[in-house]
Amino acid sequence: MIEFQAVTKRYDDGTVAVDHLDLTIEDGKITVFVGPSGCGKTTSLRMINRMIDATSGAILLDGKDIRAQHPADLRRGIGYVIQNAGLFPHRTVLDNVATVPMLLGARKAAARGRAAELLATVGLPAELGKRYPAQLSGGQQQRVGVARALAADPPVLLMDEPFSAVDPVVRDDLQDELLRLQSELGKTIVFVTHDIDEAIKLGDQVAVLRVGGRLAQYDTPAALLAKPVDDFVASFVGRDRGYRALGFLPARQVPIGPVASVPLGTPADVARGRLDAGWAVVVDTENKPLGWVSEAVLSEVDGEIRPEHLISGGSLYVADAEASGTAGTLRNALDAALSSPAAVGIAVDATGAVVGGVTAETVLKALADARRSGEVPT
Ligand SMILES: Nc1ncnc2c1ncn2[C@@H]1O[C@H](COP(=O)(O)OP(=O)(O)OP(=O)(O)O)[C@@H](O)[C@H]1O
Repeated sequence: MIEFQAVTKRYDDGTVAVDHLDLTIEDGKITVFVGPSGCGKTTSLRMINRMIDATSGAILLDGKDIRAQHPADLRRGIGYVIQNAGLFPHRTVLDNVATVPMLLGARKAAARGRAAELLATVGLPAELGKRYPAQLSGGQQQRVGVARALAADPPVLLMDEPFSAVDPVVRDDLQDELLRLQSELGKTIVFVTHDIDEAIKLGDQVAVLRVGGRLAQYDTPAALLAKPVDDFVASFVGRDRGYRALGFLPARQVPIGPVASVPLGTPADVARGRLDAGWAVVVDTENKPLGWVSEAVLSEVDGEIRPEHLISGGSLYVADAEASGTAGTLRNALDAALSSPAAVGIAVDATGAVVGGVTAETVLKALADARRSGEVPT
């Protein structure tokens, strides 16, 4: 646990970067500092490993004041990842990561073995280990940065805008990878970003800071979206927050109805007899959805339904949340319905097999019922 107790940082020129920050960061969770440029996110983060010393107040790590520890000792237990990875340009990728175990006393061969394991952990192919950082993409360099930060197996990981320099698609992959890693490693991660969507996706807890280094709100992402404390947080959390909040509500209560389905290879005239409101979802031998056929399409088909006859489906949502652990949300269910060419969202089980369909009306009715019964915040 990391505790900020009335922490203030005033730089020599008088700038107050952080102002009486009180905050408790739980072990094994991702805590995100988010806020506009200059609000003191980086300063707050760097005070944790004493790259910057607080002017007043105290920071406790596992109950002990960090000022009582030598910075080098303190930093052994705290990994640090920055934007653009901060790799050594003249060392290979493998040696960039191996440096850390070697500094901690491992022999070269053992350190390289550990580095190779870590590259695999962050999803990099072994052959990239021989390259130099400049020969990697930005996203790959960030993964190396994460591998290096993990090399000492520190319980705490500080990450300062680690994914800001990569394009949005790669950033999305890196975020997913971080969540996957975290589900295995359970580190205490403090993550700085100016991107509220990134904060909401990654954070177990999110601290919204305002310029002047004051804490505006410290809450779960769902609570930030549902109950911003003031206009600053509401406008920072942004547009569509009511819709985005649906992403935190499980879709369990949405009743799933039957959906017309036909296997690929079904004769068109047979399929025509099975349509529901002019549509049927086409499935493979494992009952997984492949796409849709409509009355209009089938009227042109002579013989069996083949892949080229299919109209692409919309998004799917997992209804079998208990079994898979990947709980489909109301947002997933609504998106499935709205993106479906048949206006019916397909619910699948953990294996991806069709279990039924939902319309936007059923999703919204389930939401209205849950709000009325007080199950979700209004
Ligand atoms: N060494 C310094 N001397 C004086 N002022 C500083 C120094 N470092 C940062 N600041 C100021 O402190 C405030 C907070 O800076 P900090 O870098 O912590 O903000 P940030 O929220 O991380 O910003 P950004 O998102 O732009 O990186 C800013 O006003 C900044 O100009």
